[in-house]
Amino acid sequence: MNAPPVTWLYVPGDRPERFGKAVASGADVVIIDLEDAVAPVRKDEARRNAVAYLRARPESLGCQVHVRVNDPATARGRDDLAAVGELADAVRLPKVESTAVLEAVAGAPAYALLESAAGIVAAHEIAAHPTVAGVALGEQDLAAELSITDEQAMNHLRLQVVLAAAAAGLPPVPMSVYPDVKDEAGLLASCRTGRALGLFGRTAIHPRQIPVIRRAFRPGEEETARAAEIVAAAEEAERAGVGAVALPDGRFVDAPIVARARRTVALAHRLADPPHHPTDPQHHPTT
Ligand SMILES: CC(C)(COP(=O)(O)OP(=O)(O)OC[C@H]1O[C@@H](n2cnc3c(N)ncnc32)[C@H](O)[C@@H]1OP(=O)(O)O)[C@@H](O)C(=O)NCCC(=O)NCCSC(=O)C[C@H](O)C(=O)O
Ligand SMILES: [Mg+2]
Repeated sequence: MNAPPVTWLYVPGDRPERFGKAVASGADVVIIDLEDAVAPVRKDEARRNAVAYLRARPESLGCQVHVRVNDPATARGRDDLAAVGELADAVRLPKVESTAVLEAVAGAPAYALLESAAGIVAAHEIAAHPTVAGVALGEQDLAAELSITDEQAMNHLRLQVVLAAAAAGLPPVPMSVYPDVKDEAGLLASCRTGRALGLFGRTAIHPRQIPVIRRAFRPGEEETARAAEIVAAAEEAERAGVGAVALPDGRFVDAPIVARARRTVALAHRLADPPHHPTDPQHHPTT
């Protein structure tokens, strides 16, 4: 399996001069938004921008490009899907509340956004649908609908989606956006909370959030050293043909702990370097 993305960056579909900047941010996935970031009067133009960008993008862009379409239960959403479904690396479906809306989705892999009480309640069913390649929360919509003002309350909803994704064999769930683009400390703390809940990676709305998210999800030095120790002990035991693994301090570790340690070491290596900044021919810094 390919390593799951750590950083996802939204860019409004009606700001095509920002698409190249989004790619150059080093995000693993750039999401061109046709939904809530775009005013109704600019939605046709945003769709045209997305199509033009996707048609002209080079093969070696260095990141995936997804498109968040409008609600696929509406004519606009269906037209979005028809326009970008075959061009984007994946589509994101907003406000999914049941599997009914998924039946009509074909083409690119689909990520379902669970952003309402109904969506959270149906999370297991939605995550298990064959069309769905991943699920994520839309915490701004959820907080508005449920009048949630407290992160601990949101954590209950986050855990339900983490469970639904894992039970359906989907990739780990990335965190929803952190709306205050200037609050780096708050973003970092919130990412660490999410990481402890089993969420992995985060969706950003501004390029400056990308390095903060990478830092938050990078295993710490002590954690990495401990994981490397477990991996080394497991490899030593394998060479010696011994099943049980004991660490130098006498603690035994079993297969899931070794597997997790391997993931930690791989992630520490992956996030050690600064993000890749591809040169996008459609990026015109002066525009
Ligand atoms: C949040 C913003 C509106 C802020 O815009 P602005 O004030 O213009 O930003 P800056 O002046 O700080 O910009 C500095 C430079 O960075 C570039 N920039 C900014 N944002 C982006 C971006 N998203 N992608 C690419 N490049 C970006 C600017 O062009 C400046 O560049 P330069 O001129 O060269 O210095 C804005 O950041 C923004 O629009 N963000 C995305 C908003 C969005 O897409 N929202 C939808 C997703 S949110 C969501 O999904 C919620 C969910 O549904 C839920 O319910 O939870
Ligand atoms: Mg939303």
